[in-house]
Amino acid sequence: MLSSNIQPKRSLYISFGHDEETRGNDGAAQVAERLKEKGVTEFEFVVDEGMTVLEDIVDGVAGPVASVGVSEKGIVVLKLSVELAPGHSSMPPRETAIGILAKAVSRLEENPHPSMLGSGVETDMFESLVPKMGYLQRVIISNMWLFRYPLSWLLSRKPATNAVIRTVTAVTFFNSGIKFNIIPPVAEALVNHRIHPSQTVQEVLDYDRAVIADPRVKMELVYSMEPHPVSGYGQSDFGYQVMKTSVNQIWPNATVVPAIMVGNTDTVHFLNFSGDVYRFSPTHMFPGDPERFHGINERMSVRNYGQVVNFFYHVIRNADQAGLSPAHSPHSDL
Ligand SMILES: CCCCCCCC/C=C\CCCCCCCC(=O)N[C@@H](Cc1ccccc1)C(=O)O
Repeated sequence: MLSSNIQPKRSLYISFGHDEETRGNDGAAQVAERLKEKGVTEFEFVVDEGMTVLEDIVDGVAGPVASVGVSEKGIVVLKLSVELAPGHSSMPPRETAIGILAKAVSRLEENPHPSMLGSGVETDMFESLVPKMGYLQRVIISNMWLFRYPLSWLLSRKPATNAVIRTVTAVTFFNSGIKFNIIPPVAEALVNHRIHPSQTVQEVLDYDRAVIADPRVKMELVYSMEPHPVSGYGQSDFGYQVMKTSVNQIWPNATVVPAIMVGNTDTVHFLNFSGDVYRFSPTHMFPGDPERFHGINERMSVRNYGQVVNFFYHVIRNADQAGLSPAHSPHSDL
């Protein structure tokens, strides 16, 4: 843009946080504070990392699907602990702290939180995909009132689609034991829930308490955040239309759909600046890619890297308009 002497007419703020993976308190939170100090209180819309361009990941859907996060799941990090008197392993009690905690954790895994399909953004997401679906999928999605339960069952079978329809449960820590012949005095586990926008932190805690149903298991809330409000995703929502137009300038055959961001982002620090917050990473993902997040061989193709740069260029150009109909021309200056 510099070399083409393009100067945006509207103000554009670019924020680079360095600690998103640890909640952004020293990065995005400080940027938000600094903006307030400078008197910046409102943005037309905010864009951050988020959901991606998915291909062959949603069963029965042809072509790329650009899922734009218009809401974000909440989070609960829960510490479960059991304390029992230690002793000699030659005279063990009937249950140890490890056994009691293992049963609690296993109950949580065996009793997932209920499917929320039919109650929010995810329903609009699936309905927006209907034109790209085969006949059977069309019939099912168009009659959600009838097929809600079998569809939930089907979507629950894949971690990526399961994450969209319910509050999920991941046990991420389990610590106990001192020595091979000592009955452990304490066992601790961390449970990480991502809360569907139709639920609250309190509902998740109540559900867990009822499922564990064991007063020997202590529950402590380590960290929580409520799910984020839903941003506009209609024909007259400028930010969403900018995202949609920009996606289609890079992927002309992509279907752009509203989605729930299943992980968390720095947007929590910018929610007070705008009602329209979009979480989208223009990463083109294929089967096997969602599992690589925080996993093995997380990667992106060189071609896709270029598309990412081009996408943000288009977002900047398309957003630099007074109102709707944001597609700048010519189609691609890069
Ligand atoms: C039909 C739709 C299928 C859906 C497929 C899903 C495809 C996956 C696309 C995007 C998923 C993105 C998840 C990755 C999030 C990356 C950012 C991150 O890891 N953030 C941290 C933030 C955090 C939160 C709380 C404490 C510390 C850090 C996180 O979420 O853990």
